Amino acid sequence: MDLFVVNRYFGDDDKKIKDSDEKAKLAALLSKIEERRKQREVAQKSKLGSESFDLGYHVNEKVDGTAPSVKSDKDEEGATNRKRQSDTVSQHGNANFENEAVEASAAQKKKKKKHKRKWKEINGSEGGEANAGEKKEMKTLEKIEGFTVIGTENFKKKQKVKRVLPYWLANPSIVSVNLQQLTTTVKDIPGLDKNIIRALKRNKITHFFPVQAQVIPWLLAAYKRPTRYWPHDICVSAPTGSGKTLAFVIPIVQALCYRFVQQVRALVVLPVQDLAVQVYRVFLTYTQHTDLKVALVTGQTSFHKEQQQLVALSPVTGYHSLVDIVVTTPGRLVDHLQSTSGFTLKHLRFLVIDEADRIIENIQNNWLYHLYSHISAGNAPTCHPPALTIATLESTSSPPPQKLLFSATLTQDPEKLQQLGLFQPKLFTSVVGDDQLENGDIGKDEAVRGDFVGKFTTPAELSEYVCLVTPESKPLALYHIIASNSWQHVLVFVGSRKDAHRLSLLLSYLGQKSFKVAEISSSLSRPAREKVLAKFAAGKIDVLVSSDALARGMDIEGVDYVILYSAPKSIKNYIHRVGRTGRAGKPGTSVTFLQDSQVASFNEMLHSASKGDLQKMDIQQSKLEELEDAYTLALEHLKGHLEREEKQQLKAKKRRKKQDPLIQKYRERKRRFKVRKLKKLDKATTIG
Ligand SMILES: Nc1ncnc2c1ncn2[C@@H]1O[C@H](COP(=O)(O)OP(=O)(O)OP(=O)(O)O)[C@@H](O)[C@H]1O
Repeated sequence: MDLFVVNRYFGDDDKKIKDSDEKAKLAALLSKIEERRKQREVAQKSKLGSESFDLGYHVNEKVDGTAPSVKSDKDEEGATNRKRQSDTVSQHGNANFENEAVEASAAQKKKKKKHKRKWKEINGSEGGEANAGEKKEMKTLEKIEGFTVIGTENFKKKQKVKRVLPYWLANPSIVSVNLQQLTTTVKDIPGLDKNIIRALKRNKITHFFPVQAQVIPWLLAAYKRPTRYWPHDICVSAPTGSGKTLAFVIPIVQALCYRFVQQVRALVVLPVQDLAVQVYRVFLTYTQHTDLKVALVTGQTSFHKEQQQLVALSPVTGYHSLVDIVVTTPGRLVDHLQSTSGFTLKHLRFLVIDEADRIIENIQNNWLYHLYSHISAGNAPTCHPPALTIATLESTSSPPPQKLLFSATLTQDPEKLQQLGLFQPKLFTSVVGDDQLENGDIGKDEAVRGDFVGKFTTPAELSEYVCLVTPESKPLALYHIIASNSWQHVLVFVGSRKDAHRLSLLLSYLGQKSFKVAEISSSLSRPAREKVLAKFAAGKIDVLVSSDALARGMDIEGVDYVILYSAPKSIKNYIHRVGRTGRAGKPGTSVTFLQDSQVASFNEMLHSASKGDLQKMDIQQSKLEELEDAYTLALEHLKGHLEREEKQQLKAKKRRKKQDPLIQKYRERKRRFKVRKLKKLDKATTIG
């Protein structure tokens, strides 16, 4: 405090006082202090008033100038704090502070006036006539003026930024989804080999589906061009069951059927064994009367057998390929690339990645890296054609394989596709319900460009429903829908193998008289799965309960109804599951079971893929109540069945243990050890 007194500066007047006598000096000083105190008080009062108005604390002062209304505790606290602050200021007695306070109060008054003026402009009347709503508005105005709320003062709704896509993604060729009015006959595509045409006829294919009509001629034309022009890679995104498999099988068989030397020229990669088998069979059908050899390399047979199928060693020429087309899964491919001597992909012309989005999302064993490094000795994945010089024109080296990506839910995320090192790719995609975009290349309309990105289409022939259920009524609802409508060829999707087993048992106990039920999942061996599928196709099984093993890509004959007993995990999962019906232009129906709590997220999921809400399928509660007794009985049967199964499994486990050579060896050792110990004991006692 002394410091302040000593250092205080009182201006020139004080110098004169210094010379007069002590008392006068003190009186002058006191009067000056008093005067300043008064000034401060006035300044503080006005400052407090305007401050609290700005903060919206407690001055509910009416616009007409009447007394302020009741203050809250918080208000009092605020005022006390400010009083404390003002006391500190007065204690310090700093003249600058006082001046600032006066200036601040003047500024606040000015602001208030400005607000009043603004208010008048808004209302065209004096503040005194303002009603409660108007007063509130004015208060808000002042609040905003007093305190700048970041982001609100000059807030303008920002314009949505349009995604800037690479040219090839923004300018795709649109593939029609109309499988009813086919315009391209088999003979319309020139130059198809007579064996291929015959095979098509045998399979009752007279017209090509839209995706085939666009992709087949495009690929054939690209193949005919001189090798120095590297072919564009392609991405094809078309609905489930729209015939994507033939869209790559036909051009590959056509392109390779006149080859001279046998080399692996086409490699088809699929995410799982079952899909690989399916595609392998299609290749077998269309290469039947040609010299082309196709190999299935998925680990179904022993590794050694697969090696023998792929390459042979001749004492004169060394290793040579025994196949032209290899259908494989990523893991098995890497095994052969690393361990099969003589297996080379140096002559590869086509690299097909079916269900490409799944493969991209789940890159197993880093297979792409191994594949690319095998093809071009470590230069891939990004590849560019060499500059056109006389040397390159004369060079006979072959271009890198043309990459063909297919899926019903192909990712159109440039970053993900980048991993594949696509060369000047071309996109073929379908858009449902956008007539202006169907057929031919997309228009020049900026608004519609890129609108299809991330949107997936379902077949036009598919009728989609949702059915609201509770967890308790689910099995009954399922039984009721199938039995009351006499549905056959029904595929039911559940979340796991265990669920597939239990639900199939429960359904078979419930529907003993009305329909036949079976299950299919990865817990069955592949031959067993094939058997079940054959029975289902022949109509010997009415309801097939499946885990997601069959959800993607499987072309199961004759599925008329798909029921999603467990809610889909993602939009892709939904598209692939419901896509097991409504294939190849045939009608199909899907029903998705949802609980109340799942509806919002399900609809959101559909909207994310630009699909609208689905129609509801209602079930009368009274109908389900009628089935209660049968349900209770079926549950008892199920319980008994599962208990019996458990016992059998335990027995089998014990039997396996008994027969296990390792365990037998261990037991034998233990027995010998015991015998030896007993013998020793025996010896010791006889000596003793
Ligand atoms: N041009 C055609 N005319 C008649 N049927 C066809 C034609 N092309 C394909 N099909 C049949 O359509 C069915 C579906 O074909 P495919 O399995 O190739 O569909 P997809 O588009 O690959 O479906 P997913 O996306 O589910 O794998 C197959 O049974 C196939 O034999």
